Amino acid sequence: MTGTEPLEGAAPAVGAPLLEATGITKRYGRYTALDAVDLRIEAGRTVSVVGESGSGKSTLARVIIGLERPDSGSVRFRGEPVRGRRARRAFRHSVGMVFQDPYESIDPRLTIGEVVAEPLRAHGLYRRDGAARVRELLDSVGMEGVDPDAYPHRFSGGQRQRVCIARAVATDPELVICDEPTSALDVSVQAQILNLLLDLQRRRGLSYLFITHDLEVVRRISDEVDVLLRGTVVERGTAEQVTSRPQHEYTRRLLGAVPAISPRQRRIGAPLISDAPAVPDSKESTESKESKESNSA
Ligand SMILES: Nc1ncnc2c1ncn2[C@@H]1O[C@H](COP(=O)(O)OP(=O)(O)OP(=O)(O)O)[C@@H](O)[C@H]1O
Repeated sequence: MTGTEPLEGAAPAVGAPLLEATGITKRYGRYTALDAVDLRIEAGRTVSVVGESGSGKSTLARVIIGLERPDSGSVRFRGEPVRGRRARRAFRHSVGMVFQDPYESIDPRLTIGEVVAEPLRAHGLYRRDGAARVRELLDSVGMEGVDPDAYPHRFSGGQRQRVCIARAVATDPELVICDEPTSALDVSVQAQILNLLLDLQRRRGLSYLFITHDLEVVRRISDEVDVLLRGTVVERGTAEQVTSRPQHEYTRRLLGAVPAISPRQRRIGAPLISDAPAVPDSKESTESKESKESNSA
């Protein structure tokens, strides 16, 4: 984990976290989905928000990225309030998002190159070297040798998620919000995608806000964890504290739902970062084979 390593580029204001959400409350009619939630992410760190279905995790992600307005509360990025059109636009430029379902989150009428180019175009960054930038982005997510003019239907779920990750980092964001990025994927592919995210974090100094219900994913990827129950944070701590010595009954229950794995399996599963390039997943198309060849070359 990149942890305390310094980041390249300008640092956030001294002492300020990269992202700070304070007192976020969101109601749908009479239902309170989020009740005065605070969240803080230091630069280069991964904060996971865990909770069972309906606890408000996705709502929190949507509010933070600005897809929904909170009833109250505020978001600060690099110490500055994310308020007003200009600040919001600048914020969107600095924050990428990866969604759960790589089938739904890609427009099937666009080529994968166009998908990755979308945020570049939206922020006026698609210039003469745009095609080369797209190539570089695809390469950086283990899609070497893959034709950018191919359409998404030719790719497996894991490969589409790689395309979504390339899109999420296209504008060189400092923060990427990942909303259950592995839960729609085959188990065999999940570890590869987590590996890729960790690898990108190491290479780019990214911070992650990781939304998940999967405590095993939390153990592997997070520095800090916030446990959400019916819109309220009931426990907060390091990944080690929360997963090894949970204080709240609800967290213990969530942990109880994690299938027991042996120490040997855990050793096999970790570390997630290997020096080998990510290998495309098993549901291969022609592109994935090409990619595999170039990976193993
Ligand atoms: N647009 C909406 N209109 C009405 N209620 C909503 C809306 N979005 C979310 N909710 C409600 O808010 C609560 C929190 O939903 P949210 O999707 O944030 O939970 P979650 O923890 O992400 O769960 P899941 O993992 O199932 O997505 C749920 O009870 C949900 O029904």
